[in-house]
Amino acid sequence: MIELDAASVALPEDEGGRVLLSPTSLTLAERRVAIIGGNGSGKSTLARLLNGLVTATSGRVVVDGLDVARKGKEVRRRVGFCFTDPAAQLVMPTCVEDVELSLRRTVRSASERHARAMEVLARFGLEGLASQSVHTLSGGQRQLLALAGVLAAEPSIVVADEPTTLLDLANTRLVADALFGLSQQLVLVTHDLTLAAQCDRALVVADGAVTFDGPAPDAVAHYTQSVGA
Ligand SMILES: Nc1ncnc2c1ncn2[C@@H]1O[C@H](COP(=O)(O)OP(=O)(O)OP(=O)(O)O)[C@@H](O)[C@H]1O
Repeated sequence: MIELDAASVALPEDEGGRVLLSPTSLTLAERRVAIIGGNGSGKSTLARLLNGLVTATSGRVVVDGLDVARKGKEVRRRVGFCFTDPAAQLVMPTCVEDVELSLRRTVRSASERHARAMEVLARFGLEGLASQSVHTLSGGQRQLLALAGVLAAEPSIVVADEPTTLLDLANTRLVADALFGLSQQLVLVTHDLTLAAQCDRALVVADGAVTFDGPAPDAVAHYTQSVGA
């Protein structure tokens, strides 16, 4: 459960003070929530607020009852964040080592870490690639591996910021199926309106504000009309 209470984001005064997200209040309890809108509208800013990658300038963000500003560490443990470019999170030489890295805080024993990492890789059909270099993976495999790393830490919420933007159709389907198959709550920032329409709820962001909030097909229609498409 995610709650925003008049949460806003603005640049510091010495950087111009521009408002990136106007005060926003909402409660997200649906299993799959999409965030859609034009380039530079504020979608990532809103998504990054949810795990403290961006700090609210005013108001509050509360995740599973935890105030993000005060309990950042605990919140980040609960909210897994998947970046558009998996290169931002894949840092180890091989696939299995990368997933093991995500487990380093929670699982002490190296052999148990390895076993758990292999289990997570198997969930995504990546077990055959365990000892392969992350640099030799396809874009879709890399995105799946990044997601596997996020899920290894057993978050209760997954925030994915344009996870299919760099992918072709087949890999988009692969990653979308993995995301939509999650048991956790999913917050999906996307330009893929077909994916967005499959969510339980969608927010449209424009000029740093949520301009529509409702059933995903209605949000997609609202956004499409607003850009005159
Ligand atoms: N740290 C920052 N410093 C200055 N400007 C920023 C910062 N972070 C975001 N912005 C600006 O805030 C606006 C919203 O950015 P944001 O990344 O949230 O947009 P977005 O909707 O996710 O865009 P896109 O679809 O292009 O990824 C943009 O104009 C961006 O340049």
